[in-house]
Amino acid sequence: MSRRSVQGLWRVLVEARVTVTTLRRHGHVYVGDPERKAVKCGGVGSGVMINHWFFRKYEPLGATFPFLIIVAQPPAVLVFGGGSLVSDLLYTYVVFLCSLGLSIVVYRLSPLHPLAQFPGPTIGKITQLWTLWQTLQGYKYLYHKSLHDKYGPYVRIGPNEISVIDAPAVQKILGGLDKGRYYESGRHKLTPPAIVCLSGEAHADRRRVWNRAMTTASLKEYEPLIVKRALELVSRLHGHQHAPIDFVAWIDFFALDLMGDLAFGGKFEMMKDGQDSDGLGKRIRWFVKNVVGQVPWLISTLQSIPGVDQVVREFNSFGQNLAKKRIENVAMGTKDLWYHLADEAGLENEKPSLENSAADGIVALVAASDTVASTLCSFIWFILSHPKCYGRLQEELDRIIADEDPFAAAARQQLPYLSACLNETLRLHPPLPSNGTRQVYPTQPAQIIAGKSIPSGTTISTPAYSLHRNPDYFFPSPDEFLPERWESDSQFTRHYVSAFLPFSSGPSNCVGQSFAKLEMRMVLCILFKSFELRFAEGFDAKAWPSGMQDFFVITRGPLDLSLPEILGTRKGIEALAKFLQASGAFTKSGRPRKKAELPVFADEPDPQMSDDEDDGG
Ligand code: HEM
Repeated sequence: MSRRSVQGLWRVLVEARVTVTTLRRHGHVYVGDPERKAVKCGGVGSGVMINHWFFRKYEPLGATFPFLIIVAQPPAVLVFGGGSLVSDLLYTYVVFLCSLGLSIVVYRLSPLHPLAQFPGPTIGKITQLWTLWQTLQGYKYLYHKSLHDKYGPYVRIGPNEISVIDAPAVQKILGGLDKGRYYESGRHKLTPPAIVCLSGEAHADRRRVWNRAMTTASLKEYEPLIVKRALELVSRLHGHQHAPIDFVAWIDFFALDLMGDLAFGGKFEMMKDGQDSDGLGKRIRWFVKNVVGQVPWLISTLQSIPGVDQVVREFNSFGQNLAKKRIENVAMGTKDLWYHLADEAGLENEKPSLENSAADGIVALVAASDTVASTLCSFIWFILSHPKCYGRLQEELDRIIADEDPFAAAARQQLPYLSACLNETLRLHPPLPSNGTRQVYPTQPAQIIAGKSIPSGTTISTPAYSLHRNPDYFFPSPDEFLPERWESDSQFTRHYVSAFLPFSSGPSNCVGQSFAKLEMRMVLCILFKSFELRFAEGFDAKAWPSGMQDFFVITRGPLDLSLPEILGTRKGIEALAKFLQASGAFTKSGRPRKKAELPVFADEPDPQMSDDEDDGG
């Protein structure tokens, strides 16, 4: 509400008070002390009851109107009840707010609350601000795991929010309910919504476009870009061979460079620069953090404060500028991700606007960079922490990818142990450990899910981190890295694949999962075929996971590695560098992109013929 409206409201109250006082003076209204008290008590009491009725159960859609209503009531009571405006105002506020707060707390803890059947911590039942606090700390995923360990598969984590890790119920929730209000929060009301903010039919329309971008044929078109960037990564790491490197930083550069190529025609050159010069990674992380999403009713109010929404606006116009450059610089019909998001093939009845496609391009940057980077870093950490697994993985890669192009092999060959290690990594370190929420709308009837009634107005979390470590589904040793549990002849007592949901499930699951798996396999194959990886000397590997923080997507601390050995032949690496020079991989943005082609290692000599003499013994 604007300043003028607040001033208007205040004037009405003052005028009303003057009128009541004048009438009293002329004997039209007689309000003696007892009556005055009665009017005030009655006003406060009925105000509390009315407000209680309104606020006890559901969160409001926005905070501004309820806030003003609450703020305006005590002065209104004083106007009609009499009393000194200044001396009584504070007192009336205290009585009014405390009574209202108390009545709501009592109701939320009482058996009358629709979620009373679900156990949970008292503070969580009382206020959503507790979840906000946990989110700000970055360890919400660990807190929720501890709650599930204590209370079981259904926990009430907020006044109107439950967390569920009962696999059949989770499948139904993700398969049948719409996205929770959390997702609305990343969007500014003046900008077009990206796919993540949409539900229902609008979501299905957008999802159709994304699905086209992720077919097997589309992924094949993206392979040359993955190859180009993965080779660049290897070449840059090769350049840093004599000093420890922060693998997290380099993988972040790789993932963002690649998504820049795919979504906006190659706009970032972080690997080339060896740094995130524009601070894009930081901005993305800030954007994704979105802790306000925990209290969605605050969002519209916050967005109406000038300057607060600046980051969201800036990010949107940043996306639109990238989109314009992509259109100017890249030939129409180049089948990258933008080609599909902008529906350049003209398959939709209504072509998406540039703003819409740009919003989805930004989502691609956000959704595809930290998730993939986080998984790759965790993979390397797990493998280096388990030397036996490293041995088995290297043996599989050397056996299956003996003379072949490692990228083609990664894309097409069965690599069962690599897949098992990747699954085990995603099980123990899912990049979205708390996952997005779902909701039963206040206007919907209660939903019966796995025999439990989930009342209207409930938000539901299905945290992958807790689900994946639930001993009912993964046993024995649910907290240990044991890739063997994914092998076909596994002897593990419990192994329920339906409880493995790193990419979520249902109509809003991860649309990019096939691409993510392809990209990760290709990068891992070339890394393990090129280097012997080790933790850098002095690096505290055991402490590394404790630096993982849950800001929707996991963030990680540095992962210092050294690359003591190049496993490929020296001539092979030189050939690779030559290929990179020629391929245009190091061109800075702005230059026309060359037609991407799968590289061939044709000029790599047979290692047995020439390697020894070249290495100089
Ligand atoms: C290891 C990598 C990845 C993981 C673990 C992951 C995980 C997820 C999860 C859990 C969701 C759903 C959240 C929910 O249910 O509320 C999701 C949604 C999404 N992901 Fe991914 N993701 C990954 C990589 C990617 C990549 C590479 C892309 C794009 C190229 C992508 C694009 C998307 C999009 C667009 C959505 C929203 C889908 C919708 O609303 O319909 N993701 N992702």
